[in-house]
Amino acid sequence: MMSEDMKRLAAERAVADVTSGMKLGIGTGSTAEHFVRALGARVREGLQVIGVPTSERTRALAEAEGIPLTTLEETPALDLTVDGADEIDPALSLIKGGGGAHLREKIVAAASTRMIVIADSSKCVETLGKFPLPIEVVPFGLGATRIAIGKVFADLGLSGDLRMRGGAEHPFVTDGGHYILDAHLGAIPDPQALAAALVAVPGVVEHGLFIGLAAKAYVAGPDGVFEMTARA
Ligand SMILES: O=C[C@H](O)[C@H](O)[C@H](O)COP(=O)(O)O
Repeated sequence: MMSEDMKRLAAERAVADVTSGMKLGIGTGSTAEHFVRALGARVREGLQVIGVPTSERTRALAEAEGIPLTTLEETPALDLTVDGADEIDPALSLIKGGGGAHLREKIVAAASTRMIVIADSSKCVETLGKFPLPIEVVPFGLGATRIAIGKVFADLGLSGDLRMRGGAEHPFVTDGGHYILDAHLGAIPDPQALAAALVAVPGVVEHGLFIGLAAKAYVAGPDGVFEMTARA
């Protein structure tokens, strides 16, 4: 089975959990796009939902699919967020933000009673960190912020480099107008400690570690979709 088919299967499984009247957080990325398309088909069949998109990209696709949208100002509490991930560990801690959307994704997931992750099995890892950890930073003070983040890594015994996404000449700019530094750490043995230390750095807006947010994951492998719940 092709990876794209697996992503679609996981997304369709999550759509089956959506019931009429739900307020949804709608994720970003290639897997979440399958979810948006499958949800759009159900909406056209009469399913009544309202959604908050986690990126401008998702907003455009959801609008094209005819999914009614709202904002967290109008609808601050959501029932369910469905989103992809770049890495998933056995505790259902995640790395997200490979597409640069993790700030809005985290706000939306935190405003939801439940988060379901959808992914193909290549995203499952024992230890997070092979995928570069996205750290969203404000453009002001970038040099100082980089040094402060480097100190966090050193304090936690982590090594690896911090690369400006898009390069210094053409930096990637997020929906929030910020930059992204990708931390190539190889392994993150204590995601909780790193998460706490990173949010304490002035200039860091949000990082891509999602801890304690996901309730379950639908992961599609060559033999079909399996359900993962957090292993403590
Ligand atoms: O910023 C992007 C998001 O966190 C995505 O959910 C994540 O990168 C996974 O994307 P994909 O489903 O395309 O692998």
